[in-house]
Amino acid sequence: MKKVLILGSTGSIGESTLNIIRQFPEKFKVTGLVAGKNSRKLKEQIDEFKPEAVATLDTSFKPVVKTYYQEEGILQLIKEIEFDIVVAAISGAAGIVPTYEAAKKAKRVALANKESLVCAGMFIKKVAKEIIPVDSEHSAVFQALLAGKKEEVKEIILTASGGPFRGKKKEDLQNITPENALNHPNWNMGSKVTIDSATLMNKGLEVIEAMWLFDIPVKKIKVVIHPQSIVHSMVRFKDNSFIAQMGKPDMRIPIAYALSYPERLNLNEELSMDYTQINLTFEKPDTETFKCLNLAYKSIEKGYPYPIILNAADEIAVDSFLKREIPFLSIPEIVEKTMEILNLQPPETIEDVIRIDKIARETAKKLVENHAN
Ligand SMILES: NC(=O)C1=CN([C@@H]2O[C@H](COP(=O)(O)OP(=O)(O)OC[C@H]3O[C@@H](n4cnc5c(N)ncnc54)[C@H](OP(=O)(O)O)[C@@H]3O)[C@@H](O)[C@H]2O)C=CC1
Ligand SMILES: CC(=O)[C@@H](O)[C@H](O)COP(=O)(O)O
Ligand SMILES: [Mn+2]
Repeated sequence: MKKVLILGSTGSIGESTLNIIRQFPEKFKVTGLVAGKNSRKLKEQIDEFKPEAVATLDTSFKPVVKTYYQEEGILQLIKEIEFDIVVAAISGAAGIVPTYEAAKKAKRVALANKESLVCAGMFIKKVAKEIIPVDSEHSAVFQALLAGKKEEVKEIILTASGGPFRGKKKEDLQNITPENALNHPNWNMGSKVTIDSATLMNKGLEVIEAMWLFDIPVKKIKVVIHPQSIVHSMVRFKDNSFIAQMGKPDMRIPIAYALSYPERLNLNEELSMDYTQINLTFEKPDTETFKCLNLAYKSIEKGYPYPIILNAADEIAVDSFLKREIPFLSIPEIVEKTMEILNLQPPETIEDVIRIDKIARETAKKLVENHAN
């Protein structure tokens, strides 16, 4: 029986994780849940999964089990409860420190929060005993890599759906609303990652995430648009064999694998696909229209702390777009300008990461304000 702590239990990944755990009560026991502000959902989860303790950002939440409050409470809970696996699924940079602290204690980090590696890969990799990716592309690469040796890898090819605006040009994107951009063609996800899919920033962050997870230079990490999201990514080995992983676009499959690896769980047939009905297509990304992908490559070229700055500026820009303060096409502009303005030293500690993230947010916010006025 594995004890599981879920950071971000009330989100899309959190709920899919609980869906898997619900099916395998003999294998997994939830010992801790961490939520943001969705207290109604947290209460339902406590009633069903009966964790030892929970943490929440909602200070008005009435405790029904041991309850910790706010950011310090999340870290306190991580220190005090027992767990073997942490599912790191808080969205955004808010997940970095909880993931880092939980990684020190866990036997396994099932990692969804890509920002943790993008911003603090050098620190998290030092403390984590084992990181198994949850992100669908990285789960695919992880599985494909089992088919060869690391020295035999020629390239990693991450697939991207292309988002809701695939095939559109800049002139078509002038009046995009948050509702348009939140309409992902294949996946049901939280709003931040969904907007990032529409700008291709999600794939940019995933390139950096892959660099840390698989210890491979970014120049060997490529991106291809695959609108069906059936091939979740592939690895090309030196004999030019491409090993890919396929599956229905449903996060329960990579989540189950991250929880149970090296075993596979017996999941319902509903998660299979009728492969006679599938056509797989691949095309080049349009990096002229969708500038965020190259900004992510550029951040790695410039070196740390630029990936931290990229991520922080993107969080501010996406949030501002969702609040209708800036247009869709200003997201890459804000990110690019923030990267141009700031000249900071690489982080030496996790505290430095948080400090750099904060400075980049302040800079990006000023750019948004100037933009709005
Ligand atoms: N959804 C997906 O299919 C995929 C997601 N990912 C990654 O996984 C992570 C989570 O994504 P997703 O589940 O879609 O996001 P959601 O927005 O659906 O959920 C985010 C979760 O984090 C909680 N949360 C947000 N801010 C804080 C905070 N400051 N402190 C504590 N908890 C907080 C939310 O709580 P509440 O709702 O209670 O406020 C919620 O439980 C992201 O990093 C994303 O990039 C990666 C691959 C696929
Ligand atoms: C499900 C998952 O892993 C997401 O990160 C997904 O990749 C988003 O889709 P895009 O390919 O459109 O970015
Ligand atoms: Mn992904």
